[in-house]
Amino acid sequence: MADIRLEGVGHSYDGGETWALKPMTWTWRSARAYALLGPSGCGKTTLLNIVSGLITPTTGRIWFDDREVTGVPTAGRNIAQVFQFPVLYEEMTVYDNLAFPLRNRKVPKREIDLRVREVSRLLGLDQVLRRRSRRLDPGRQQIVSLGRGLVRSQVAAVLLDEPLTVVDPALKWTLRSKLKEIHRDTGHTLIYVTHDQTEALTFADEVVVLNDGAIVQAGEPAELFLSPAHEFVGHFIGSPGMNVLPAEIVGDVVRVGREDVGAAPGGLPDGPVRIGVRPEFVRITGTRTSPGVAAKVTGIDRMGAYDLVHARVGEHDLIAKTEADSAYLPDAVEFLHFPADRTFLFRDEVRCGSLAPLNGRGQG
Ligand SMILES: Nc1ncnc2c1ncn2[C@@H]1O[C@H](COP(=O)(O)OP(=O)(O)OP(=O)(O)O)[C@@H](O)[C@H]1O
Repeated sequence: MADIRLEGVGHSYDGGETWALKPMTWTWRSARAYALLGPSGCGKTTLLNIVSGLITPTTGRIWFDDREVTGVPTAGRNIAQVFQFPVLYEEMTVYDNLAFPLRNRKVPKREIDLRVREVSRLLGLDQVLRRRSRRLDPGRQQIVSLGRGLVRSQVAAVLLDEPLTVVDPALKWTLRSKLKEIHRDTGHTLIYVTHDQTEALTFADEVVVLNDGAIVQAGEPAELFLSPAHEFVGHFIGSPGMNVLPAEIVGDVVRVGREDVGAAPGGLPDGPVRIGVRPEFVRITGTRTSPGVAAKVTGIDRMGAYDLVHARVGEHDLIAKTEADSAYLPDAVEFLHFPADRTFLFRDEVRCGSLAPLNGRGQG
């Protein structure tokens, strides 16, 4: 295990015209479980392949602890990698497939047997250990691939690129918790690539959000949800994502249209900002009980456990998540209030502050 440090690492596939990965400095800390989360094409696989050595970055240097590995090929990096689809020796048994990475490194036979049986037990493969891999369905084959990635205890990191894509949805939950268990057990550094927020949030100690070739925020799942540092994180994490509403700082207040919705934090110059507030924290009332804006209800999704109330403020649509079977009706005019501690201000998509309470006028 090692800290994996990227120093100004960036990659362009077209000689510098565009950057699939913009130059970044970032450290993957030893023994942590990371999810690398982002939409299709944002550069996740490129970043992972740079760590594994499949791609040499156009610029920057890579260090495993104090050893520079920038020019070192995959074989010299002591990395285990699991891809989206099974990579197995189909004629070998499941046992031999799991044992292969260890035999290859001349691990003693007894230790191989212990490790193979441990991983097999955790991944539920005991019943098929003697079966040839090609006789398994693709989902089960992928679990064997996962086992091959996890079987070595001494690796710098285990890299997993959307490893559960071909696995049955019901099994995914089980496998994610197994992965957590294996991680606790081995203390591997795991980097798990996914575009699925549920997968990322349930698996990782730390989620690294990548957008358009750049890391926009990294943190624990709750931190990304409660305190998005970038509008993209607000949209991409949460379901539905964060509401965004154009507003303006005028002196010491934040205004939406003509309404004061809160106080401006100190130090921000006057001018346009965007308010970001999650549907979970927007409060709706029939009368104005604290600083807020009038909104017209445009629709209600009754989701069973909760309602999603859609409302329009001027030209902008917002969603509030309320209790189930709420009494809101389409076309009614309600008031939306934005709690000061859960409402953020953004400029150029980056968070620049939080809404502050308007003294004496209540808030949220
Ligand atoms: N071999 C390649 N040659 C040229 N461009 C590439 C190559 N591989 C990736 N790209 C481009 O680089 C950008 C990042 O791709 P990458 O595969 O790293 O993203 P990703 O986040 O892993 O996407 P996905 O989730 O769809 O796999 C994309 O615009 C992609 O089209």
